[in-house]
Amino acid sequence: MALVAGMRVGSRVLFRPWAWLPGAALGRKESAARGRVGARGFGSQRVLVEPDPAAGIAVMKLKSPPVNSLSLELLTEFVISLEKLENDKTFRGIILTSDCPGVFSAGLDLMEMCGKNPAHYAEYWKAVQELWLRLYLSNLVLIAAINGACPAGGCLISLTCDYRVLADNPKYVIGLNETLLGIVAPFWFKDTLVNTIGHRTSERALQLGILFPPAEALQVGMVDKVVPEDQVQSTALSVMAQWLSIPDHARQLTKNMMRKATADRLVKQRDSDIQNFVGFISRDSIQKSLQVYLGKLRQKKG
Ligand SMILES: CCCCCCCCCCC/C=C/C(=O)SCCNC(=O)CCNC(=O)[C@H](O)C(C)(C)COP(=O)(O)OP(=O)(O)OC[C@H]1O[C@@H](n2cnc3c(N)ncnc32)[C@H](O)[C@@H]1OP(=O)(O)O
Repeated sequence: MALVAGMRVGSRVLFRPWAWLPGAALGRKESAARGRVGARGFGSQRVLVEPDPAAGIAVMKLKSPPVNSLSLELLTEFVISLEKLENDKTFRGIILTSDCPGVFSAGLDLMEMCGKNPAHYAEYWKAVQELWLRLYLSNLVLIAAINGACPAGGCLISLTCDYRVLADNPKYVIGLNETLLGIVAPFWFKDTLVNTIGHRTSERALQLGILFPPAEALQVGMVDKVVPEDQVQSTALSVMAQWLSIPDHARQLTKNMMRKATADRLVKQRDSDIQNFVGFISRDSIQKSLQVYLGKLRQKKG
């Protein structure tokens, strides 16, 4: 069975994020995702959406305490919310931020990658791929208002955005730190970083698993602006206004031209990428590394 949940319409592949949800949920999720958003706002348990139809934008807040780790549930709800906004012509931009104090997102949920079976790992990785593809190729203007720590998968999400505003707090580090966990950022994580900060800086950042504090993140181009914490949201809004002053069709075609080749690389090898992930994460040595890392995270408190 093909692992990629998508259908082709003309030259465009429409991904159906709910296609990998348990069978019973399909119809309900699909019809919900087709509805218009309107002005009242919507959301789910883990993704809060605050629409401003008059402005054509929505603020999307991740709220999966304590650290917005990207569980299968959060990934699913995230993709469904995105799909809703993408399908509603009212919306031209999204500001992506966190509802969890001090953390934008702790990245992929380590519990999803520890002690589970291969089928679970495959399902999980497919959901990670899906979110990345959705975000990276979104027609909407995406602005990340990074109001907390932003490691690994959290950083990846911010890198899919068109612009990143980071709050000026030394605790709010950002980067792809996978090697510190004894794991490897896959090629599409790497490609996303290279497209943002260039090859040489990525090589150093990835091998050393560097988590950049705000001033350095700005210097290497990992973020576009660093502002006092209480100005992150307002700055994101004024940056959004600038991006929305560009005609959508011209901006969207340009974005697609810049990003399509990178996305296509994954689209063409989704199944083998899943197999690589499952094989890698199932190794005893990798499981041990992740357990050690989780242990350190827990010890930090005590
Ligand atoms: C040959 C090539 C093949 C390649 C195949 C692919 C290979 C695999 C690729 C996998 C890519 C992985 C990407 C990732 O995103 S991995 C996740 C990396 N994330 C991190 O390193 C961040 C870890 N967390 C932190 O540093 C801190 O928690 C943080 C700074 C975010 C917040 O600190 P704070 O002090 O506020 O909170 P705590 O540390 O006390 O955490 C609270 C509880 O949350 C738990 N926690 C934290 N992060 C995670 C996580 N990512 N997943 C699950 N759980 C997490 C933490 O343990 C605390 O739990 P308890 O309250 O139970 O102790």
